[in-house]
Amino acid sequence: MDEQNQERLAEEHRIRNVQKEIDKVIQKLKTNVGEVKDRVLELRKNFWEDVTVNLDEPDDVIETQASIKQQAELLSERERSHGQWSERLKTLDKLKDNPYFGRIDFLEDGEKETDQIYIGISSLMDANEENFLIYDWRAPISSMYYDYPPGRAEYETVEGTIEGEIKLKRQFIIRNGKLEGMFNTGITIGDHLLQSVLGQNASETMESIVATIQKEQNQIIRNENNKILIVQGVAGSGKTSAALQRVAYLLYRHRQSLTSENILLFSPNPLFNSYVANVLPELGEANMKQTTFQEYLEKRLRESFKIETPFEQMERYLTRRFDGQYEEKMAAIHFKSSLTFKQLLDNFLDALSAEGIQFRNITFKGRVLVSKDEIYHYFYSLDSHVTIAHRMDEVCDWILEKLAEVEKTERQKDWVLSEIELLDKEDYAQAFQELDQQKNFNDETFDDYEREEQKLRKWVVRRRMNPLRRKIKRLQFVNVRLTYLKFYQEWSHYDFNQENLPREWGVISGQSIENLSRKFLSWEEVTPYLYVHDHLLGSMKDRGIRHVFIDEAQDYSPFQFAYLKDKFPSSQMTVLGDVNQAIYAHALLGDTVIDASHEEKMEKITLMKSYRSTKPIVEFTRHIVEGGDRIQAFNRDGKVPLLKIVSEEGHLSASIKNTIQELQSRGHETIAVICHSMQEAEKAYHQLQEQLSVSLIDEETTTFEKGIVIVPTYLAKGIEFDAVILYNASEHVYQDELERNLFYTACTRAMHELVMMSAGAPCTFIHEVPKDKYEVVKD
Ligand SMILES: Nc1ncnc2c1ncn2[C@@H]1O[C@H](COP(=O)(O)OP(=O)(O)OP(=O)(O)O)[C@@H](O)[C@H]1O
Repeated sequence: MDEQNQERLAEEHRIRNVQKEIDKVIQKLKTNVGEVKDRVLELRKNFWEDVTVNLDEPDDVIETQASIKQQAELLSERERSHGQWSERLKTLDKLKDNPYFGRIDFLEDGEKETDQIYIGISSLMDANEENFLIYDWRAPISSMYYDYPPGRAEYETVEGTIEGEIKLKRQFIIRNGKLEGMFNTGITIGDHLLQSVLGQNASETMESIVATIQKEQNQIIRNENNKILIVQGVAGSGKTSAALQRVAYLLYRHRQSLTSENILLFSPNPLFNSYVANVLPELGEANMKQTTFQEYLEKRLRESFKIETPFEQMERYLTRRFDGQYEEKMAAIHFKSSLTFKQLLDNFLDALSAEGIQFRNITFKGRVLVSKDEIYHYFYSLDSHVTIAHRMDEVCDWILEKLAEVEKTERQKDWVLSEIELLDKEDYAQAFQELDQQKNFNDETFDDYEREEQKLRKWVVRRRMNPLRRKIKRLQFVNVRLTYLKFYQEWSHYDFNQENLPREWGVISGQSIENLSRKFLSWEEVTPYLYVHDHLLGSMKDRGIRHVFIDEAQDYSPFQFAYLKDKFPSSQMTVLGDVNQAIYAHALLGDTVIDASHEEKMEKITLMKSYRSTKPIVEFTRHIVEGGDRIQAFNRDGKVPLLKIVSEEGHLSASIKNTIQELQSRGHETIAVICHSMQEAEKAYHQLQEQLSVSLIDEETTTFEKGIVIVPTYLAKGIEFDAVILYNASEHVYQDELERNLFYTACTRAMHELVMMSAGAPCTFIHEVPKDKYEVVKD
């Protein structure tokens, strides 16, 4: 038997041994889980039996409370153990199927023996708890697997740097517990394995890349020291994948202090949310919190405003529906996204500190209790060095005091008696119960009747005033909308504010006034409005979130990013994006977050290698964007992109149908017909649905399945398909520079094949690509 075969047998033998060990641990855990489960059920059933309930005396009440608390803590501790062990069982099941994917043999300097380090999704120790049979991929020592080829290597530990030599680096493919392949690898982690992973069909959900993380991606995953980490990565370079692995890494490294509840991911659209939902559970971790920026903002304003969504804005831009005011609208979007505008609002807020905030009257039963003028004067009588938000709190207390006075006089009014007479049985019962608790009611006293009436009066007035009190506590006496309107109506028109305003300010402010007056917020207005809102009322900072991840960050304006930094002051940020995929209107003229520079502790990592698409696709797409010559392709072969030209639009659908059938015959399962806008997508859907089974992805779509989907580019962001058909890449559809990015984003969704349809002459972006990088057919 040759050496290679012997090695293989030895590895197979080890796998079987490790599986036996896993079985033992599973057995032990199952017994524990069973016992704890029984105990939990028992505790729940007998909860009250084990609690001493005695409410006779105040001391007894306290004792009872303590007893309940103790019992509840015991129960929740058992439930927690049960939960953790069940999770561990799931991970062990996965380990049994695929115990590890890599091995390094490491000889530490000064040591005599080489250690064999086997790396998998989770650690496992032998029965004596002495040696690691498997190291978690996130353990410090495992980092060498991703960072070094055989030869000198080092890794960081809390005690310092450990140096030594990697004698061997090996990769395994183990499926269903069987060793299917093993290779000793050199510089990068198995081109071989990566080839096979990337060559597979697209799946409906993203998968973990733990076995094939590349060195430059590992830098992102394990980056710990910076407040802000910015990743500029070309399409398909693994930004999202690295971000999710990073979440898993952080959860592991800081497991004593960090949970998935402390991590928040901003995703580009609802579909993306579900697309990435499997990665962390696959790695045995709970999913972080996820939201879209739109959802995050909308939540706070939904009740007061109708809000334009970013997709609506995008759609209006793409279909040129800006009511004949294209230039002005673009200027408005651009300006309101900028830090210059934020500075203007800061100046405006400074001015508001001295005068100008708008208030609302406090009314009760149609009568003004505290007028807006009174509030105004009280507010501006307070120390102007105190922040606006703090002064608002003082005003709130002052109004509540006034309300307490009013409440007393109100009790004697006739309406109260009428209302008492109308109280139903439940109200009475509730009132008496509350009165009783206050111990102000006594069977022996002869003036009970009078007392009863007084108490009921008090109760009725309080009940009627409670909603008002709640509104006051929520600072609703501040009229944020009217205050904000003042910015457009007056403040920005004063001479000294004119300097930084765009030429089109007259139209822009007019439009803003109209929108605000009808309680409508355009997308570019939402963040500035909330910014002012928060500064007037006190921003509710989210200190529970310790890591914020922003994917597709090029779509955030500098103002939006500044807003997020302000909201999450205790948080580190991982900001991932690609300037070439910036498709929102504000990016056309200005910087995106990705290329903006920041003063804070920040690191920027650039990824230039694209893993998603075949080499011929990358060699085509990189010619579309500026600086594309630096984009590297992973060496995976495939067909060159195809440009199919039909003579007129009416012929598109028949040609697309044939193309889809050809693609399917070549084994592609997930095929996307990517459209310029939703309007075009609806048209395409209408044409194709009669001939094929297709589904349309819109703003509301949260999941997709294998098959043919029709989707506008902006909803396909971050997602990939076996094959992509561009619905119409004609010069009439893709024209300006932002559409260049749209076009690039659409083409780079393709993993294995790209077909561009064009009704008539194709867009200039295709002409810019050398002719040998694609094939042309006339249909
Ligand atoms: N190290 C890796 N091992 C295996 N697959 C990888 C690796 N890096 C990236 N990929 C694969 O490449 C594809 C693209 O990755 P991902 O979506 O994370 O890229 P991205 O940079 O976020 O792309 P985009 O900006 O275009 O949306 C995915 O299928 C991912 O699984």
